[in-house]
Amino acid sequence: MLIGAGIAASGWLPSGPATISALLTVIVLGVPHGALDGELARSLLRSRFPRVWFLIFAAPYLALAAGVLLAWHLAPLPTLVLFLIASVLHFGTEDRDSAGRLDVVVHGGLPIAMAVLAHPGATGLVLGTVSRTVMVQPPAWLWAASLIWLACAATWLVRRLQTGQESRLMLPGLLACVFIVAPPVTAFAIYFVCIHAPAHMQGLIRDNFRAPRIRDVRSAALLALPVTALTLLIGAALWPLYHGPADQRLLCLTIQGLAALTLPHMLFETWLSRRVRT
Ligand SMILES: CC1=C(/C=C/C(C)=C/C=C/C(C)=C/C=O)C(C)(C)CCC1
Ligand SMILES: [Fe+2]
Repeated sequence: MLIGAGIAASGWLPSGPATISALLTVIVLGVPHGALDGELARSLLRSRFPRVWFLIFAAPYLALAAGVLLAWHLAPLPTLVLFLIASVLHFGTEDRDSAGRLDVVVHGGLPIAMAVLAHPGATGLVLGTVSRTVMVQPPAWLWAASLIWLACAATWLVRRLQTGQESRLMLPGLLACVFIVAPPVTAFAIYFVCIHAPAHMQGLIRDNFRAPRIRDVRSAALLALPVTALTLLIGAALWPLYHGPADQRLLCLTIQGLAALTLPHMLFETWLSRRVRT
């Protein structure tokens, strides 16, 4: 709550500092949920490879991330399309309330589609900065996808009401309001830090098999610390490659970096869940 209020308050600062504080929140409080992949890899690999388990985990992970950063550079728009699709899947499947395909699309698509529909100009500028293209509006394909999302959300809403599941409307409803009221980067930071990252951490806290050492929020935060620090160091090393005013530079680096980490993060997750099932 406190974090949410803090980030929301930052929305009233002029846009540069507001963007920077929202992005710093994403980095400091959001990145650790991905860094816990290191802990999952540790429990999986350390008994067999006591000395080199981290290298075996980190080398392909970082190579994939580097590939995504290169893709942003070589083909920004296709990379943006793939990143947004991957984000919908990642956000949607991480949400515990997602049972069917419609749930995944509605929950996962909410942060992106609501930003587009509620603040098209600002979202266009953000996506233009991230893809280093000129965008005063979201591109036509994103408008179309967001309107399709709206139709899906309406269908989903009616189904929930018909089946008497009003309580499941609360969180998405509240989140939609956040995206209407707050500027897109601020709203995204609130979603990422208050909903997405905690859902992921809760999942790992409950999972005694894959993450036996992650028992509560405190142990999760502590175990995430080394890989988070490493990620921030790599991010800082990449800073000189980005140009422009500080807020746009940080925006570009943070979102491109998130995309770069999301690909190995999702592949690792998929691979782990396949492994457990077989
Ligand atoms: C930056 C930004 C957007 C997109 C962010 C995305 C898509 C982030 C994905 C992060 C992931 C998948 C992290 C994994 O844990 C919006 C909402 C379009 C609107 C404006 C700000
Ligand atoms: Fe995530």
